[in-house]
Amino acid sequence: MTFQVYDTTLRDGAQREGLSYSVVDKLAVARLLDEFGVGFIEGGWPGAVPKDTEFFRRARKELDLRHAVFAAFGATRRAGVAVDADPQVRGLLDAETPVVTLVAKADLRHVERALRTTPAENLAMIRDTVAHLVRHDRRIFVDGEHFFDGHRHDPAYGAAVVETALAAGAERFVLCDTNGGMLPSQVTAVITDLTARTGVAPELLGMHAQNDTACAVANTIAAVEAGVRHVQGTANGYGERPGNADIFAVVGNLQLKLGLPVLPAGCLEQMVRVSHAIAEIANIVPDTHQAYAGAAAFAHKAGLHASAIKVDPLLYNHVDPSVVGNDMRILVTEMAGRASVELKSRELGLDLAGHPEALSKVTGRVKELEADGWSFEAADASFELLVRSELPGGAAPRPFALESYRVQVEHREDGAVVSEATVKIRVRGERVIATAEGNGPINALDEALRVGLSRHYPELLGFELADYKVRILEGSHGTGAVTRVLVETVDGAGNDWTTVGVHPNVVEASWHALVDALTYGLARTRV
Ligand SMILES: CC(=O)SCCNC(=O)CCNC(=O)[C@H](O)C(C)(C)COP(=O)(O)OP(=O)(O)OC[C@H]1O[C@@H](n2cnc3c(N)ncnc32)[C@H](O)[C@@H]1OP(=O)(O)O
Ligand SMILES: CC(=O)C(=O)O
Repeated sequence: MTFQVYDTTLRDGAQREGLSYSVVDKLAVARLLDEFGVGFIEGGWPGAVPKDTEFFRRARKELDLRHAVFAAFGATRRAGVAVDADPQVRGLLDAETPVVTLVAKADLRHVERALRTTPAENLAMIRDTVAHLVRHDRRIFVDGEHFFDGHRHDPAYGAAVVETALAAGAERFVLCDTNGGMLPSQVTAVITDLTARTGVAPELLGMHAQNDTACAVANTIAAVEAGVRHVQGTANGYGERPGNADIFAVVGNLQLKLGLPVLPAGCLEQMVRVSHAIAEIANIVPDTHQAYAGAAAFAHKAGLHASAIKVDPLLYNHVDPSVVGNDMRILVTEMAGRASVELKSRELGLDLAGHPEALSKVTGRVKELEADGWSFEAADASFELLVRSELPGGAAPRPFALESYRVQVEHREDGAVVSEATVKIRVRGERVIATAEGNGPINALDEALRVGLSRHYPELLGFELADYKVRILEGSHGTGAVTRVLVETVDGAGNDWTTVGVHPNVVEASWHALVDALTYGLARTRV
């Protein structure tokens, strides 16, 4: 039986606090999910949420999906209402999707206390709604809400719900851990009991796991190991409360660990791109540490890791990162050894393999500087300048020599605050004095330095300070607090680079980072 990957980013994912997609956002997310190769995209609840109604109307006309089909989500008919008279069910048909997913109560306590109806009427609601939609040529999935909690309370009733839905024509019955409280062993036990009790083939079942015990992905995998062949999840695990099973981790595990080819060929490597693009649309900063898709998912800081990775990257990676579109990165910090420095330098295009002395010196220098508060992890450009300074003939030429700089901040009578900086430098044998104003002391210093250098280095005019981060590092062991500054610079050609400076004085720390930024930028434009 075909394995089904069912995405609910646009319905359950949108139930995440703080997230609100526009219709245009939803269309863009649907395109991305299709590129990732999921089989089903649940677009929302038409009739209940106006935006979702509009989404299905536009998606029909505007989207030409290559892999997925759309599913409209909604509830079974209301208690005591004829199915063809229920406007909510009418709304599901009006969405004109090939698939409809119905949420149905599978826990007797919910039937009695939330629906306030009888066990028999709930079964009739499921039977009538499934049969009605099947008569209208829809493929039906039934999401059995609170199935696992209900099974503990009254397993026979949950089993009757499953049998009723399948007998009425549902294609799959999806077991939902709605409160997200299950553990993998409990999921396995419930599925084993359900299939033994009913004789229902596990291939007819699906799994929908919320992440309240941080086990949603594990619970989904456990369900597949118990025979289930339909999995639900959301991009990056977005969803109500702590979220849903992250579809990227679920699919990564199914394909790469269980050997189930659940996506079309060529789709798995779209994972990182699709994950980050959806985060961008959702306006949520991507989780750096997300399994498989995070920027740090294959980043190695420990020196011992790097020394083994030098022999074979798979000694410290659970899979080849490129299979999900990710990259391995080596981080150089106080935890680096010579192997880390060698691999990181290689990443930057510098070969230290034949220079053991330089390698030891850079490694030692990184450790000393990091102990003083420097951090090279996010400042590749400063690290590269450090490596070059130790390579024979490799030091990046310093574009100027400093005589002095001065910065002043003036609070005027009218309330205006103006910063002004003057730099005195020597550039190619010429003494230059330049002054500039800025909206703050660092901005003024940056401007003054550029003014002073621009005649000799006109390419500087294309550089821009894109980001400036300051962190005060608490003093320890009797030393004072120091300031760490990270500066991100961009040029007109789409390149960006980050440099670092550290000093007890924030202006001096910034100066170091600015000088590295200009030195690095000029060196690369002149290569
Ligand atoms: C587990 C999940 O995440 S399921 C997805 C949940 N998603 C949403 O709720 C988002 C969209 N929801 C909505 O826009 C609204 O809640 C609507 C339009 C569906 C319903 O709104 P209202 O008619 O105002 O009802 P309200 O939300 O207060 O209560 C839900 C009603 O549905 C009934 N209901 C709940 N589950 C089901 C079900 N599976 N089948 C049939 N009826 C159901 C409830 O008993 C309640 O009925 P009542 O109005 O007779 O008390
Ligand atoms: C259907 C669903 O979203 C749930 O039971 O969690």
